[in-house]
Amino acid sequence: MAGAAHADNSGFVAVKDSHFERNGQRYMIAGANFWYGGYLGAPTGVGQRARLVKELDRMKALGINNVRVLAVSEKTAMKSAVSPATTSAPGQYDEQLLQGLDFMMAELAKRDMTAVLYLNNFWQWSGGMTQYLNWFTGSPAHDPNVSKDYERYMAENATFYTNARAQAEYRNVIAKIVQRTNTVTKKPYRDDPTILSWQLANEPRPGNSKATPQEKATYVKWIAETAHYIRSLDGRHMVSTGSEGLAGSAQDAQLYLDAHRTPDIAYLTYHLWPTNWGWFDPKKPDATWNGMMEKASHYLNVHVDYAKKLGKPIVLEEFGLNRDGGSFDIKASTKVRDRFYDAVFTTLEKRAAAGDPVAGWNFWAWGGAGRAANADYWWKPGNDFVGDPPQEEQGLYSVFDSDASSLKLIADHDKRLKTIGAK
Ligand SMILES: O=C1NC[C@H](CO)[C@@H](O)[C@@H]1O
Repeated sequence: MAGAAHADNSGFVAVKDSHFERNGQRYMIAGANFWYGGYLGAPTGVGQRARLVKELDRMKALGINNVRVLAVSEKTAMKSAVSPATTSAPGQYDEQLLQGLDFMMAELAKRDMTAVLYLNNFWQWSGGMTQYLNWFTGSPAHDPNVSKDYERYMAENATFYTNARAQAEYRNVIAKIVQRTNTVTKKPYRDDPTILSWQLANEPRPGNSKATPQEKATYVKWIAETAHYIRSLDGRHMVSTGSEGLAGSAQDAQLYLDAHRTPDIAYLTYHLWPTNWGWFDPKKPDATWNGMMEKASHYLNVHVDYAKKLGKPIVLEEFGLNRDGGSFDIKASTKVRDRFYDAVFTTLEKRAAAGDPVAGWNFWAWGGAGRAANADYWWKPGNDFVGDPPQEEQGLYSVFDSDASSLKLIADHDKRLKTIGAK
């Protein structure tokens, strides 16, 4: 069975009775999104190894035991995307950046932390599927920050799943990463329990909000076949989708369930974005809080119910809210965000305490010592990396090392979650 439990002392995380288990103990994720962790680990160029070590020490001290990291990026002309990229062109890979991933994995292992590594991106901020389509169809890489047409962007991106040449290159990249030997530890990735799961992509969607039955069927097939391919290369690690849940499934519960039914997908993932989804207005917090929390509470709970239905664990692997007033300024307070985080953590703790298949959370996202460099808060090559990728203002959702109230909340709930998991 994919994701089946390992020998007690392997250190691998696996599924047992709809929960995670590691070395014979229940394993709960109290994690952070740290998309740029591999970039900081690079030996040259964008690498900032001293910062990476400091960030991991800070996270470890808070009890954070898992990071969710971008493992693969694609070189693109889009302004909203990070540069450089691990794939500079089909078949050409940046060994310096891949050594950055190696270094990060080695540092995580030293701290007994695990990583979820995503191998593609539905969004443009790392090149992603739109860049593959540019390479193999000649269509211009589509930056929705420029076109403002997300519906067209998502429908176009979904053609990635049926483009044979794009899929071939994507699988080449998957094979390259999954079969890689860490240049720092000399350990094959396949044998490294520091990896919690391989993840198909960040937020893969079946198409846009009007995804057709054919697009939905294609999406389910792509997930099953790609997960099976990864498991054929590496039968020891779990595989996950990177799905946002209903918001990334055209609000179609049957589709979300079907996408996670295959035995090669070990657990369910979901994300929670009240401002992005129009549930919350950071400039009108009092007027929009109650409605938002009603929707968020339902979203949090209904996905745990879906996981129960499939008998698999579920991880809330992204959630976030703006700084007060929607400010990007690191000096802005985070009272509303702290209230939201507290409500999210508490909801998941309640379900976990009831024995439901809650396997943990990753907040979005660790900004740590990074700082926005420009008055307009947009990222430019050479600037610090923060929790917000280049397609968003640098400070939008990041949790910085100076956000003391947020960090304390994370540490407190980290302990509570693990106490529940230890029972
Ligand atoms: O995966 C993601 N989900 C939401 C984040 C914040 O908007 C975004 O930065 C990222 O693309």
